[in-house]
Amino acid sequence: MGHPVLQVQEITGGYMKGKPVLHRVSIDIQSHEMVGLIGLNGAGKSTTIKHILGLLDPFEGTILLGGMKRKDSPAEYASRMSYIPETPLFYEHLTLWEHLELTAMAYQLNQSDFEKRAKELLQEFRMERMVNWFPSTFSKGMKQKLMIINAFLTDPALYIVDEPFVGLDPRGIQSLLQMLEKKKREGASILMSTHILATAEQYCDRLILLHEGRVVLRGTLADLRQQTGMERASLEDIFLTVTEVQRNG
Ligand SMILES: Nc1ncnc2c1ncn2[C@@H]1O[C@H](COP(=O)(O)OP(=O)(O)OP(=O)(O)O)[C@@H](O)[C@H]1O
Repeated sequence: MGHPVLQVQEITGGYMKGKPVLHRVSIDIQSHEMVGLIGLNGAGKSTTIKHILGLLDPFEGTILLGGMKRKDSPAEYASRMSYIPETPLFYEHLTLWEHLELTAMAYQLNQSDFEKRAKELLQEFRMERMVNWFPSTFSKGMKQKLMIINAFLTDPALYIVDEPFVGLDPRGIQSLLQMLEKKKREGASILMSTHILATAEQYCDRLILLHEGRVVLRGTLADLRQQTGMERASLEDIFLTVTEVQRNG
């Protein structure tokens, strides 16, 4: 096996030097793998993602994407991943279709491939009717779907998905999960942060439980059960027990 697609190596980081939020966090993700990042509110999931995206620089430690550091070539580093944010971001004055065209331009996608793929995605996420609409008029879930369609226009090595299920209808959730599974089969890696533990349990190959900026558990569900001595427990039971024990010291 080659090196992992994503290697987060012992990063300590956060928003202000001297006040780290993350403490020696390590995450490896291989090709064909979906890894779930779970933890209570404020545990450090989004902060970890911001470091991987390059929006924050670690105070210590290294992040490699396909063996490459961001500072070696920020543009190439960025092109190796797609990010589906928790809070949709869009341009007020561009229609849905214009957003997709902008992505196609930025990633230099071939026009006919782009159009074919865009149409398939619009159909899958039931957004064909809205192509000429402005996203400011969209419902919350529709805005999220715009982010998702955008992310799937390209074929990156890594997908980073931050809390994707809030706001999506059940069909949208199903489409997103099927799309992620398809990308995984084709060789992509996925890092997904979520509070929906039943879904994480069902879809993620491995799980990382962050607590107060530290990794407190990692592995497959079977590994987690073994590490906690909670045979046959659900991920939710393990999560509640571990975060409770940590709280009580
Ligand atoms: N912009 C910021 N500036 C300073 N501190 C921040 C900022 N954003 C988050 N934090 C702090 O970093 C810590 C981790 O927050 P983070 O957003 O990574 O948590 P999370 O696990 O993603 O939580 P949630 O499940 O609520 O989304 C928290 O203590 C939070 O207060």
